[in-house]
Amino acid sequence: MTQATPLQQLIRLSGLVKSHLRLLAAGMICDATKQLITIGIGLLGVFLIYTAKEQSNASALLPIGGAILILALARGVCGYFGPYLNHIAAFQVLSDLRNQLYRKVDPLAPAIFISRRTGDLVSVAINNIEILELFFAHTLTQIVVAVLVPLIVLCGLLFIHPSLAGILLIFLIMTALIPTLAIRMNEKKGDHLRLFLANMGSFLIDSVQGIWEILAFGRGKDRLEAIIRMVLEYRKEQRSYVQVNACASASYAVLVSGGIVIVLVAATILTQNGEINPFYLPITVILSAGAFSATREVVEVSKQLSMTIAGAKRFFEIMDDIPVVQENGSPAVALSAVPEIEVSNVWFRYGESEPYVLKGVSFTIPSGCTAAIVGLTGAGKTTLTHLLMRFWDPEKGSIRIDGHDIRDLNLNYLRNTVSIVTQDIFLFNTSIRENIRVGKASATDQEVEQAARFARIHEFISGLPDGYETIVGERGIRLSGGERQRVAIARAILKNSPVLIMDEATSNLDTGTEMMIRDTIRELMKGKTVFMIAHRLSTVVHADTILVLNQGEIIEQGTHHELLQHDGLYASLIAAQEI
Ligand SMILES: Nc1ncnc2c1ncn2[C@@H]1O[C@H](COP(=O)(O)OP(=O)(O)OP(=O)(O)O)[C@@H](O)[C@H]1O
Repeated sequence: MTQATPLQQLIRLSGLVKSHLRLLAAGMICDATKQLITIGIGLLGVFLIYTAKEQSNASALLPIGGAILILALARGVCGYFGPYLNHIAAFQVLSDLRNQLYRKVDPLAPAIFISRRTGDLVSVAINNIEILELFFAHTLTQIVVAVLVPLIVLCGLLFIHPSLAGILLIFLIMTALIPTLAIRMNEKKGDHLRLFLANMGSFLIDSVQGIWEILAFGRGKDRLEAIIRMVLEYRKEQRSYVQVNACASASYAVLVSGGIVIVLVAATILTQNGEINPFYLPITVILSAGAFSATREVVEVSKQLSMTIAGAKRFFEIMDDIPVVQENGSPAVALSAVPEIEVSNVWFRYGESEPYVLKGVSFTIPSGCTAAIVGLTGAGKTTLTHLLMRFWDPEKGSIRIDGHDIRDLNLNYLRNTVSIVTQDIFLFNTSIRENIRVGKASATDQEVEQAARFARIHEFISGLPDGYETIVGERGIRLSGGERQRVAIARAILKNSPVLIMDEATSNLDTGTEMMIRDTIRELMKGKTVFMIAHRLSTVVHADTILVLNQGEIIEQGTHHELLQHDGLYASLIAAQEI
């Protein structure tokens, strides 16, 4: 879809309003009626002047004056409802688009973040969708009005004299070219500006998220200068964009006044030649002005249309993105309460041009057993957990739970079957209670507190002035690493799923706390099939089987004692940690 022309993008955008057509049609009728009433008031004004000239009796003017007053009121009503209905419809479309986008990001994540920055996605969700308001509220129905009203006017002029209609038609066609030219001339610029804005947003988000590092390394001044440079460059880019827009405005002004004057001159000549009644002279002016007035909003908005198209393009790019993991699973498959996991000849890399991270990995974790995976940093341990959760799929080989290929399971069901406690848990900027409740949305307050007790964090939370209602701050800044990790453990306790992944689950705990919650973790692991990753090898010695992963390959496998006897990489890692 990235290759689509502006017209194709606009047609695709128009397709998004299907379920709001009634509102838009009502808005369009109000807008068109308002334009026609304006012309009607002008015509009645002409009639009023002629009547005043011909009749000495003022009461003859009253019905015309009354009609003008009623039309003026009706114009006000249409002037209210037109924009109101168009905006209501537009905002409904925008909220649909945001919902569609959020729904789409879910299956695209986390792979999407390899190619896109968070700021980029935020920019699409906020700025790029917001700018589409211009199209839905100010362009779509106005295009219809800009065609319909001039057509009616042309019929009126045709009735007065065909040549007047011909002249106006030429000017209207030239006016219609302005939006097309403005879009064409600004197309690349619009893309560029949208991208620039997204990059600037990403840079700002990066700067805010990395504020600790920026302060710690004294890079605040550099960052500020970079931001100022970006803002200046953006201003420069905007200037050339605005130049095209100014040309469009100027051309429109020339065409409108030129069109009206030439129609008037032609009408005057026709009057002098006796081909039309002089009564029609002011009417031709009112009709021509009315026709141009109906096109004004489209021409005005068209100056921004290239930005709108660029926004649409970026939105559609995400909507057309194909998730790396496809949902094929049937919800009918039911796994046992304590499933077996079988990883069979798994090959995986993060991209076609990337090296393999896992190379023919095979192992089985029998039902209710614990497999620990150890290895040097970057060996591919976390990647294995990603495959187990189906954040990615293996390129070759398979992962089976209870004999079912996980690609055949319903994604939600699979992810509900697996709990994960990771080394870098994400906490939402809400209360501790809600953060624990992430493990089970329907958990009662008692269940949340019970889980916190098991995770040895209840006492700490109760000691806080706001207890469980304490807001943890952005990314849980209010809590220490160890406290965050215990919240993660509480979540997993609450989720209580049959498969448990512990990825450095106790790495942030001091030895004292780790000892304290060791029993809890054992309790948590009981009756579950567990996959455990640990650098601190003291935590894996009791595992039923230990897998040693080296550069994506399993090079040793056995119990702690077996591996010590084998005297390979595991034994050397143990020796290194005992030093
Ligand atoms: N999203 C990603 N995109 C591209 N490469 C990635 C991605 N995630 C990890 N990698 C690469 O895959 C390799 C394995 O990473 P992984 O995180 O699985 O290792 P690990 O054994 O868990 O390391 P550690 O013990 O340091 O956590 C690394 O070389 C890493 O650079």
